[in-house]
Amino acid sequence: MKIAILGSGAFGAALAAALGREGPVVLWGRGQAGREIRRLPGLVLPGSVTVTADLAQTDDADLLLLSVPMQALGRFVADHGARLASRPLVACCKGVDLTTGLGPVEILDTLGGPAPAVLTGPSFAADIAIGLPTALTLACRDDALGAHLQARLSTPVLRLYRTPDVIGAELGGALKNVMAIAAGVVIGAGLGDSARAALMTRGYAEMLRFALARGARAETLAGLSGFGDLVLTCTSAQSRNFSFGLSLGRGESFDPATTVEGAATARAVAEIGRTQALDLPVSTAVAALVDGRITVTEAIQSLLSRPLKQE
Ligand SMILES: NC(=O)C1=CN([C@@H]2O[C@H](COP(=O)(O)OP(=O)(O)OC[C@H]3O[C@@H](n4cnc5c(N)ncnc54)[C@H](OP(=O)(O)O)[C@@H]3O)[C@@H](O)[C@H]2O)C=CC1
Ligand SMILES: O=C(CO)COP(=O)(O)O
Repeated sequence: MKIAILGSGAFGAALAAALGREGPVVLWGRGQAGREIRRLPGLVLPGSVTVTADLAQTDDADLLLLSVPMQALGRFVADHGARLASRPLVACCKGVDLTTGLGPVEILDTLGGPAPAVLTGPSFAADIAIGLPTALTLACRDDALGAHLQARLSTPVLRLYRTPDVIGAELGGALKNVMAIAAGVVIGAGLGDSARAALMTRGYAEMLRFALARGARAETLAGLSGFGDLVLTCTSAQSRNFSFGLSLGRGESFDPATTVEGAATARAVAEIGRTQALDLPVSTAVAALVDGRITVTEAIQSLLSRPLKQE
């Protein structure tokens, strides 16, 4: 019984560290040389974790976790689908695919294997890696498989809650990154903590509006994958999405090699909102800002000048 984790970035490696304390894990990464994890420097993986750049070494695993970034998932699945298809798959990425508008589970669904699951919620890789207590959402349409995965992936310090609401869990994780960018802009531009609280609250209303329109359950958004992760990423400079927003708000540059899932997701969500006539002011402003179509001042003005309305 071996778990394979595909993608040796910060999150994949952190999960390998956590799950490797419980049993054998193989961690695959493209171009991964040795056991040093470039995106999580200094991480010492347990001896039970095999680290490899050879995908064939994951063939004897009975469970696969995919932790490549969202915008890379479609291509990865297209290239390696035949190898993945027959085994249970758990998506560990957060976002909406820019080309197709699909979430990670919908992309994995195209393989036609067992019902894919998504693992999402408030958890910085660095915290999971050193064994700090963390609670996450495991969403799977097939509740029997979901219960099996929940038990398999929980550890004494990594506590998984289960839901069949895949779309709600996916969208909570995807949309909170967009709001984290916006919260970073608010703080970076010096608008203060009160403005951030307003942004988070109205951002949550927007997440709910979008997710309900796509068939999600409100209570899922109120859980770890939505509200929980919104709080974490809008209030911590450990978040790359929040830090990216901080840089935008301060007019500073940001390392383009850093994974900032909310940027592409804002574009994808704004486009879906435009075609489906959904009111998504924060996502639309973030998309325009990251594309350089508006300035920070214009983005702030676009939100403050909206007509007054009922809460
Ligand atoms: N970091 C965190 O705290 C958390 C992250 N997540 C989610 O996990 C997902 C992965 O993020 P994270 O691990 O942090 O990202 P990182 O930037 O740390 O690492 C991304 C990894 O994916 C690899 N990769 C990129 N493109 C491809 C590809 N086409 N094929 C194969 N591998 C590829 C990169 O390889 P290379 O270095 O060669 O580019 C790198 O190893 C994201 O969706 C993120 O939202 C979820 C919870 C917490
Ligand atoms: O998703 C995360 C925490 O739950 C990580 O957030 P960032 O991708 O913004 O670093």
